[in-house]
Amino acid sequence: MFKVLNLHGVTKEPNLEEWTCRAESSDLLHEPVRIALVGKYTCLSDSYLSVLKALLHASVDCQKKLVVDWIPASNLESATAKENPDAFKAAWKLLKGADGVLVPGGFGDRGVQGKIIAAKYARENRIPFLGICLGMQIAVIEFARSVLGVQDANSTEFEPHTKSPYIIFMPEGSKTHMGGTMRLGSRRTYFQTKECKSAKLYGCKSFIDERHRHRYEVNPDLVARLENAGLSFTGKDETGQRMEIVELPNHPYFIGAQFHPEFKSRPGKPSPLFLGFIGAACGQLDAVLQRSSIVDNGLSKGVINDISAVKTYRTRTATRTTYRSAEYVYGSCNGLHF
Ligand SMILES: NC(=O)CC[C@H](N)C(=O)O
Repeated sequence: MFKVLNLHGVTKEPNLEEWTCRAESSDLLHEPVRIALVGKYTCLSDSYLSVLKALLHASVDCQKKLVVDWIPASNLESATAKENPDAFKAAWKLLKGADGVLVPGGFGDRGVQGKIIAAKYARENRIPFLGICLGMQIAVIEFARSVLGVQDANSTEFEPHTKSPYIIFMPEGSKTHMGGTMRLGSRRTYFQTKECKSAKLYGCKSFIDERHRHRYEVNPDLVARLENAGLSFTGKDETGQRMEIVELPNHPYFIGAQFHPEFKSRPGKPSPLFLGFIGAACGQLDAVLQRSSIVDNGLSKGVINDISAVKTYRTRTATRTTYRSAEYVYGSCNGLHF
């Protein structure tokens, strides 16, 4: 191919050393980190492929062996306890054994109640939680129901005429013109404070660009109520009307994102929110947070090979050390900006 295109002058041998080291070291990982993935399409693992890969990138970075426990959300619901007690028991056993709970994106109302139960379990038991897109909306509904006491809090996606619309349809374009109402692609998120976990994980940047795929959003008119009760919207769009990141500051790790951080995760460049989640699930969150902010300080001073930016890979034959370059941590594919 290169010959045909006469590209010989610009090609060079690929440098696979970092890749090989990572592959070898990940083959040797044995200490598990167990993640409960509470979703609707759990028998179709390809539906969550990007989420699985993002979990893997972060687990390898934390030197843990990823174990994903698939939990069909509706099996956590009390109706299943009556109809299929074995499935109910199995689902709860997995949830209770998890180091972290992840509720991914999704559409439609099947399994929503089970996802709300999973978010409640993680919030009340201080288990690391990551909610993505629908998962973030679920976390907000759960908080409104349990903490604010608004029993009928809901999304207009599931109950169009709900009296307590905590999640509403917010098209960017016309409300009446059908078609193209999905908010898609790269959008900017501005951090509201640098003192939150998500901002620290992204290297204390003032804004990031991440990918979106949704129609519904947190109702901006109810944000103040949620915030007064302890939920913190730490990332918003440029208008301040669209909530992008939500956190529970007093929880070890409880974060929801309206965007899909998994889409920009890469081997060797894990998504910051996934890295924080896996770090929290295996007791390494402080180290991960420290690494993110120290690397940032080092870079802003022009220092790249600061000791904090060094990663050691254990391989079959030797212990090799690689240096995280600016590209490693700040490659634009991770949504990060100087
Ligand atoms: N990708 C998603 O999770 C979408 C969430 C929700 N169904 C919405 O459209 O807003």
